Amino acid sequence: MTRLKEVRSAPPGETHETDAVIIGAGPVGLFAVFELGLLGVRAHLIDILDKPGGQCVELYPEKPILDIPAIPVVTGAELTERLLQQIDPFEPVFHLNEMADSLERTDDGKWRISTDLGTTIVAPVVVIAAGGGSFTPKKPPIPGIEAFEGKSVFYAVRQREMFRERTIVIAGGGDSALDWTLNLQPIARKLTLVHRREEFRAAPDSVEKMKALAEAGAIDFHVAQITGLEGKDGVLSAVRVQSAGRGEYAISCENLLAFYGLTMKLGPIAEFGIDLAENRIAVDTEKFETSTPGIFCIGDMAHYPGKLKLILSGFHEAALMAHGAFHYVFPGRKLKFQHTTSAKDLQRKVVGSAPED
Ligand SMILES: Cc1cc2nc3c(=O)[nH]c(=O)nc-3n(C[C@H](O)[C@H](O)[C@H](O)COP(=O)(O)OP(=O)(O)OC[C@H]3O[C@@H](n4cnc5c(N)ncnc54)[C@H](O)[C@@H]3O)c2cc1C
Repeated sequence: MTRLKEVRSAPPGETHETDAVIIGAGPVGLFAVFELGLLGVRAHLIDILDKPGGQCVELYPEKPILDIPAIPVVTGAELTERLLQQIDPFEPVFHLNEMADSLERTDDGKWRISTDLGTTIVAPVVVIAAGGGSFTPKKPPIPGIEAFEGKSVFYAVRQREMFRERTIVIAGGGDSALDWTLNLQPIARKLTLVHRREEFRAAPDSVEKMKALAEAGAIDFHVAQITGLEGKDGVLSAVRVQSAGRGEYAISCENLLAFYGLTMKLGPIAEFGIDLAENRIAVDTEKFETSTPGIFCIGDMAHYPGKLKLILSGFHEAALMAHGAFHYVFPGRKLKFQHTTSAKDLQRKVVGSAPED
């Protein structure tokens, strides 16, 4: 199972003011915190996912990555862990489980980003590091499922406490289905995992833990396919399943959590009024600024001639973006280029002392 360092999170619904809002906490958004931080620019990050790491953690946490300079091999989860460690001295604030869904100009020329959970962040700089866009759940092909969505049927867990003392069916065989089975089991009244076959596409450690819970009777595990839902007015009473051995039968439940994978869509960013190119955001290649002053775009979401969708390219873009962003945060101040050797505070935090100490 992916284990990621605890991050400094802010509860939803609050209003904040900072120097830069980064939309997307994938590898490139995370490294942007470092490059901005070196120049004294503070950052908040927003991500729709419940953890940082973007594609590295959501799509391939255990796959080896071989093209990060000076690290011959690192998994997606390990790279994320190292990035979190690297940016920690800059104390970034995370708004996880939230989707940045609107952008507007404030009266004093800053930007106001709002999320679907009512958080508002005002800053002179916005950095879009939204990768391929927002991860959107693939819906299971169950007739009439729309009537239950948002009330009884969910495709992500936004607030774990919502499921305390509930009777839950979790459907799916990947990391999300297994992680949430393990995570919700202690607080659920009853939890049943339904997967169409015995084999899983999840971390072996999670599969073993789930099987141990099933053997101990702490959860039920059914090899079956969900074929229908029972209930009224969006309130679920059971899921109907079909299994090779038992035929069709019903499993009583109040909630269905279906984890059938994710697709990526541009999402609300398409409505921000910024110039797009080939369904991504057009940027210059000097500062990676968009058609709108003060709004930058880096990583997979950025479009320019010759762009390579690689983590390495996103890191380079983050460094140049930070130099452009500096002038919006500190208007009129001269930016003196320096290596990390000159970043005394960072050195004290990371290595314990700086040259003149
Ligand atoms: C299977 C696979 C293997 C790969 N292997 C390699 C490799 O070996 N080496 C390599 O360099 N690259 C590899 N890549 C590509 C690499 O993963 C991407 O280039 C990299 O993840 C891009 O980083 P990013 O931060 O720009 O975007 P992402 O990693 O996509 O992160 C973007 C984040 O933005 C969030 N987001 C989007 N819209 C919003 C919104 N409106 N509000 C809030 N949050 C939002 C998303 O939830 C996501 O977490 C691989 C990709 C895949 C799919």
